[in-house]
This record gives sequence, C-alpha cells and structure tokens, in this order.
Amino acid sequence: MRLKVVLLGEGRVGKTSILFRYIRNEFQEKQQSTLQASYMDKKIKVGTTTAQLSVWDTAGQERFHALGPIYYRDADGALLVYDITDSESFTKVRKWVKELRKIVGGDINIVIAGNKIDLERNRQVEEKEVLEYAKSVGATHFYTSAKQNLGLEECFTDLATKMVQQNLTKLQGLAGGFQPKGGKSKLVVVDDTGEGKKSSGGGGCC
Ligand SMILES: Nc1nc2c(ncn2[C@@H]2O[C@H](COP(=O)(O)OP(=O)(O)OP(=O)(O)O)[C@@H](O)[C@H]2O)c(=O)[nH]1
Repeated sequence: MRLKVVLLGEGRVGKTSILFRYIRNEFQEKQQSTLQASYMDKKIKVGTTTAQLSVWDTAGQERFHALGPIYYRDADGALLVYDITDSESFTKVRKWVKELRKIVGGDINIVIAGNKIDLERNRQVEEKEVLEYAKSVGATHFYTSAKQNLGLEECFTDLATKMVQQNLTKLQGLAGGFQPKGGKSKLVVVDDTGEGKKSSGGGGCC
C-alpha cells in the first residue's frame, strides 16, 4: 500500500530536519531553507500491513504558500509542524488545518508536531492551548525534536496507522460495492453485439 504524507508548517520550524532525522537519522544545525519540494520513501509496518510512505517536504516560507495544494491535494495524511518556541508558527497550523479541510476534505488524517522540544526553556506555545485545539479538530499531537531524535517514530507511526486503517476501510467498502444484494456474487455478461442468441447458445467462441 502506497501512502502519501505531506509536511506543512511555517518556515524554519524543522520540517526538513524531521524528514532527514526520521528517514536517514541525520541532523544539520545549519539546515538550509527548502526552495523546492522533494520527497523520501520509507517502509512502515502497521499490524500485518506494510505501507510505503512517500513523505513530502514543502517550503514553509510564505512566498511559497500558493504551491501547497500541488503537494497536499492527493495526500493521505498531513504532518503539521510548529516550533514550540514560536507562537506565530502555531497560528499557522490553525490556518493549514482550515485550508486542508476546505480543499482536501474532512477525511484527511492530520497529526500535529510541536518540534524543538529540546528548547523547552524557550517555550512560547502553551501546552493546554495546543492540546485543546488538537482535540477540537480531531488531530493527534506529539512533541518532537529532530535534533535529539525525540517523538518522531511515534508521530509517523500514529499517522501511518490512521492512514492504513482509512485505506483498508475504503477498500472494504469498494469490495462490498460489487456484492449483489442477494449475497453470492454473479458474473453478468452483457452482450453489446446485438447477436446475443448466437454467442450464448452454441458454446463456440466469438
Ligand atoms: N534545537 C533544534 N533545532 C532544530 C530542530 N529541528 C530543526 N532545527 C533547526 O531549525 C532550523 C530550521 O530547520 P529546517 O528543517 O530547515 O526547517 P524547515 O521547516 O524545513 O524550514 P523551511 O525549509 O524554511 O520551510 C535549522 O537550523 C535546524 O537545524 C530541533 O528539533 N531542535
């Protein structure tokens, strides 16, 4: 099962760092700003299902905001990242949630990550506010540190679990759609040649 995740959030909150730490276990103190979106793949196991995650990193700077839909419109899930030392970056999360719900729809899976938890002493975003907000929009919230490799496995596992469950439910729904009301499935052959009698009786082919 292939699943697409998009990382969204204000510039400098740590999206690229989260991606590099989660997939390659690398971290750079002087990570450059993203100018072009890119993605990395990772296999993840959820129960008995193996999913191939394509995790897309997007540019957070405001001037790139209009590009957002290109990356998120066919996403199965979004990881919305803010920096716990920057309250503006949390305000931006609220905007992303509204935008995603409006454009992609209510069923996109959302996880919120409060990054840079290693800088707790400089915290600007109140925990109570974040947790209440996350609950109100049906998202889960995790604290992460790309620098110290904290919370990332939990974050992606939670998002992957939601996406896999949603996909399995959709697949079951589709399979159910082919079941005739009577229960047993029947193959109905529709003859559109106008010579139905000829082909159905004789046992010959074509
Ligand atoms: N202390 C600390 N610094 C971090 C952490 N994650 C990222 N950084 C630093 O924050 C800065 C910005 O990180 P990026 O990963 O480039 O942030 P981004 O959200 O991808 O930024 P844009 O590409 O501009 O959207 C870099 O200097 C990182 O080293 C973290 O968990 N803790």
